[in-house]
Amino acid sequence: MKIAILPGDGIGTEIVAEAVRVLNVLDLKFEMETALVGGAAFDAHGHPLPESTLKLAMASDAVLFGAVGDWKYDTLDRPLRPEQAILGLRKNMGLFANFRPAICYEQLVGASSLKPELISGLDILIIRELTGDIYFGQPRGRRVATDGHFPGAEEAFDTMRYSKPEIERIAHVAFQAARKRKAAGKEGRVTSVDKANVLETFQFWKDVVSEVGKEYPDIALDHMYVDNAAMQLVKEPKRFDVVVTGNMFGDILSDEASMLTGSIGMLPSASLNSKNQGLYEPSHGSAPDIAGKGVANPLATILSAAMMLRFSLNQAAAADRIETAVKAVLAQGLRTPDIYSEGTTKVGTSQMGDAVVKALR
Ligand SMILES: NC(=O)c1ccc[n+]([C@@H]2O[C@H](COP(=O)([O-])OP(=O)(O)OC[C@H]3O[C@@H](n4cnc5c(N)ncnc54)[C@H](O)[C@@H]3O)[C@@H](O)[C@H]2O)c1
Ligand SMILES: CC(C)[C@H](C(=O)O)[C@@H](O)C(=O)O
Ligand SMILES: [Mg+2]
Repeated sequence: MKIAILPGDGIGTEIVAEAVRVLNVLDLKFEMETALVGGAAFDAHGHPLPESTLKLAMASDAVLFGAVGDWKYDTLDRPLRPEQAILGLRKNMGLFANFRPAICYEQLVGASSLKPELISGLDILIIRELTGDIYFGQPRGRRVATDGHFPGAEEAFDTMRYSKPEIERIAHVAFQAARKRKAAGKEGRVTSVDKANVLETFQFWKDVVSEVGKEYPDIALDHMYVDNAAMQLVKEPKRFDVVVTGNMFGDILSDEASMLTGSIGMLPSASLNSKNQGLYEPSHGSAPDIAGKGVANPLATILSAAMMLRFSLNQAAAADRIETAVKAVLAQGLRTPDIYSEGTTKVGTSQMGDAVVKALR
């Protein structure tokens, strides 16, 4: 089993180091190879996704990814921005299905500013389409002023676009996930989130998802506009089971949902292609505001490593062990600052990693 380790920038290096320590105590035979990505790769090689990094990722069974980006690259043009590295990995590896499970661990319910009845027992799955939509639609660009004056661009544009096969395959992923969850006692409902009242792309999305839904009579399907979904997520989050949506809406709704779990530092993710090859990363970014301070929450990354063991490496028992260890550490009252509340013990990134490693031993 070969794992490509791509820590990236900012807190990416800090949190991935803890996840690697956790993987190393599992007594499983992995080959891990680390490579530069994002701003770190740009600084060293002049490109955020060097050919060698992409090759390593493509040749691995799974990729463990930290985060990319920093304010210092904000002036760079699009192809060279660190964020292009993660987009390039997703596109080149065909990682179209992004799973972002928003699970609120019981130990964190009391710490949240949200009402306990709202989040206690919360376990919803956001499935975000990851290689289409306005992120990748063509054409995109800037139109230069008609008098030819440069750099005076007059307008900029991106194209929102989905093909039928792209919608069909993500819909199947969502219905199958709902079926699996139903077998484990969940409701068996897919909520497709769109903006069909305004956008052609999402009217089409809604039609195609409805069509695919007919193949899953055992699964309930409802449709919701994205603005309403954003509101319902905080009003009554437990009304959702599986949420399926496009690239852009999924990006936004998953950050919102992370706060139902206590913090963005608690939300893992898996991005899969049709060969079950996967990239695993926390849903958050490189957090330049806290980078280098040793306070980032490594649990989203550690939980992403658990998803990697379950989905790509056929090691479900090891994944269960990691998740149990995370719960044990939270039960001990250990908290990074983002999930800290009165009466608990504040720890840093590596102390949190230490505690998970100890719980695993
Ligand atoms: N997949 C990725 O690599 C990815 C994802 C999102 C953002 N980004 C990039 O990251 C950079 C920063 O973006 P941003 O600030 O908008 O989003 P961010 O997710 O990096 O941070 C948002 C806020 O959440 C906090 N936060 C994030 N992760 C945390 C953790 N593990 N523990 C504790 N607190 C945490 C940060 O301190 C910050 O206050 C940008 O360059 C952005 O493009 C990368
Ligand atoms: C960094 C950025 C390209 C990325 C996205 O928008 O997909 C991030 O926000 C995420 O959620 O993984
Ligand atoms: Mg995001």
